Amino acid sequence: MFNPTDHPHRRYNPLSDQWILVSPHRAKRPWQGQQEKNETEQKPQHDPNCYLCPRNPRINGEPNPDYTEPYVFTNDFSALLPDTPKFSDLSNPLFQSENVQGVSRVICFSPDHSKTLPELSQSEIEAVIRVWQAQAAELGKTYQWVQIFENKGSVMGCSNPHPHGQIWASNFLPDLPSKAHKAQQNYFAQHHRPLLADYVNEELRRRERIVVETEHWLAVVPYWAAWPFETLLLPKFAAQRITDLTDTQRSDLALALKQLTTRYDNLFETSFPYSMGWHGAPFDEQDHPEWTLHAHFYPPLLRSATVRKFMVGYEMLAESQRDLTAEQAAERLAALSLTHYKQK
Ligand SMILES: O=C1CCN([C@@H]2O[C@H](COP(=O)(O)O)[C@@H](O)[C@H]2O)C(=O)N1
Repeated sequence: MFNPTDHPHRRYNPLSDQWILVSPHRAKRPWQGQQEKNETEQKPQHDPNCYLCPRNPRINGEPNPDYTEPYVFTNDFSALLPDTPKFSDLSNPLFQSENVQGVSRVICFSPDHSKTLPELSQSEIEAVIRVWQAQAAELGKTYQWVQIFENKGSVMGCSNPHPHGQIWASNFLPDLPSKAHKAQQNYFAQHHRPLLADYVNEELRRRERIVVETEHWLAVVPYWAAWPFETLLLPKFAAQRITDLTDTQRSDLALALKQLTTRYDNLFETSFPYSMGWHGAPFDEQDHPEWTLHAHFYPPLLRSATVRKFMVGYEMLAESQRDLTAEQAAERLAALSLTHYKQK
């Protein structure tokens, strides 16, 4: 008799149109591979050498203001530039390229160098959300895609531990949002309801993968999760873009983010690394009833504060593969305290 917690099987991701291989029994294999460094040293509230701390000079010599609220500056090494000359060569189907225009900005979440998102107060997190909204509204006037994201932890290639995220706006729809756009358009054309609205309702009914639930928000390990403790943060209400939130929904989002990132840190009692980001309807002055605003959390840790998963080998050549099931990962996260382990 097939049993999904024992037998290998595949699951379909309807947002990215990909299949994931799930091999539950592999979680028990011995580990003699890479061990990551566990960042335990207590960081100072102000680091005189940090390029992101208030009053310090950035690499370009320009001093940061003595900011007390979230602070945004243009990346000194922007991946996108607003004035790139126009260029397009689509003549040969095997060698196609086009110029891009955009901006890259850095958002310092807090003046406090020692804090990460779960250690901020709910109102401090809400201040970050307000800046995300203001940046999206401003950049969305010029660019069709505004990618709000955060790389947390040196494991994620983060060059600086100061709590911060990034915002990259572009005049093109990047690859993954483009796939999510098509998936939601196709689903809506067929069912006349947003894909992720149906998904939220189903997850609330099945209650098998819930990690955090607040009045207006739901965080699950998605049925099709690839990363061991990957989560998807969804509204329980209709919202196409991060700029669509009411004050109550935004305040409750701050609570949901605090609870989710607290459970993440409590899993291995370490500052839990991840890349996270928001996907919402493109900024093209059109209504997109097919879209639902949502945030992806992609954390690499697998078994402990020092053992991470690598998406290599089979994942690069065939398809993503995971050991523990989404349900097992959700059960472990949901069982954790909502009090951060540093506050105990
Ligand atoms: O003085 C500085 C230091 C870092 N940065 C930028 O801050 C960003 C830090 O974010 P990450 O560590 O997540 O890459 C990085 O993209 C880097 O380019 C500046 O723009 N100026």
